[in-house]
Amino acid sequence: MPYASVIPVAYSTVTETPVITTTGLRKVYHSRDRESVALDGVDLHVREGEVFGVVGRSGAGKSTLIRCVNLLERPTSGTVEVAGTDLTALAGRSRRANPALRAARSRIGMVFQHFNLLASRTVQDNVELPLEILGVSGRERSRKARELLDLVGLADKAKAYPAQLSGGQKQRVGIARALAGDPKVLLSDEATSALDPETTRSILRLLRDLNEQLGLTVLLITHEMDVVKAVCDSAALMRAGRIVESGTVAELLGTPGSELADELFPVGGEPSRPGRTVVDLTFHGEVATQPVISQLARTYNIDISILGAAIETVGGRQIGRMRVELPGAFEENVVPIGFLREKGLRVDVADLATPDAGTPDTEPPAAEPDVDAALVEEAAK
Ligand SMILES: Nc1ncnc2c1ncn2[C@@H]1O[C@H](COP(=O)(O)OP(=O)(O)OP(=O)(O)O)[C@@H](O)[C@H]1O
Repeated sequence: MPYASVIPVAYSTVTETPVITTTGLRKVYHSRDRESVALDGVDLHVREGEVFGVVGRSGAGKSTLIRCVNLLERPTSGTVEVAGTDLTALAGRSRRANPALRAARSRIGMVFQHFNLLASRTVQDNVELPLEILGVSGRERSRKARELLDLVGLADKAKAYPAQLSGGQKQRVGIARALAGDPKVLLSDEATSALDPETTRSILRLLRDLNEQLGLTVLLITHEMDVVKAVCDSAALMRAGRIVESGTVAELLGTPGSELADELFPVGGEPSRPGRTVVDLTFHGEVATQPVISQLARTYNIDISILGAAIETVGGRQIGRMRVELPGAFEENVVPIGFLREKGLRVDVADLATPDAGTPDTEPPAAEPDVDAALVEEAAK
């Protein structure tokens, strides 16, 4: 079951204030005989109060990016600003973190895929660790750690050791520890990748609750689209060290040709026979409640077949995708497609291989004709 369908959505207030900004971020790793460009000019903008997901294939640069945001990795060039502080300027040239950088970092929590708990310390002592490093007194550390364990639902495990906990419980301890410095920002590096689906759901729900209750901005990296669907307000797609798409989920869904939108809401269905036009429709907001397809059928007196459809809830709003088949070739459907676009739907003409259509596999697909130009021509007739 996808995570999105069971996580109640009540979203926190996202403001336009930038909380994480990277500009021209580059990271080049040098090994003996070769160099590897992990980040190749990343401009990332995360707004206050949002949950922002970065997705991409293995090796795309996601981990490097998130580790550069708190300067666990020093970028080769470019800047990182978090909550109004330029961390790259604070870092200077030294490889060791100076007190100013350490203080700024304490306001950035980090959660790891494999929890990174100290096996020899109790749960409470693990949560206290960052406070010890900050020089907080024993009594205050203990009070704060118990408060945080309560917040993540583990008050009764304070005296347990990590080995006595389940994976989900370990991650809750990791999250409590990440919150010890009262961060404004939480970075999550594949926090749910080592967990089963049910535990993943409970950890995602916890992250969402913390985002709402504490106004925490969350930057997470994941390879699972269901995670983005379940908790993210915005997302970016990385490829070969670059961000190739970025925006709010609603913006992405409204962007023709968006790869992220297609991966978030895949909709399938094969054409019934060659010589027909297959289009993918995305509708959200008010248009989702209007009978656009029946209006189209009546207005142009055409039969429309629905090949596939999916409705999901994102950010508390209904988003629908539908694959429909129109009779005739694309050129005959320019006006109906324009009608759908005028109604506020995102329309992507599906580029499907139709084996019987006589198109050799090697031939590049025909480009979609310029619909707007065709409509102008139609109007001028
Ligand atoms: N310490 C390192 N030394 C050399 N190359 C590195 C180092 N860390 C990462 N790289 C390289 O940088 C590129 C980006 O790696 P990164 O781990 O950031 O990708 P990723 O998207 O997080 O992948 P995954 O999902 O597999 O963790 C890869 O080509 C990787 O081999």
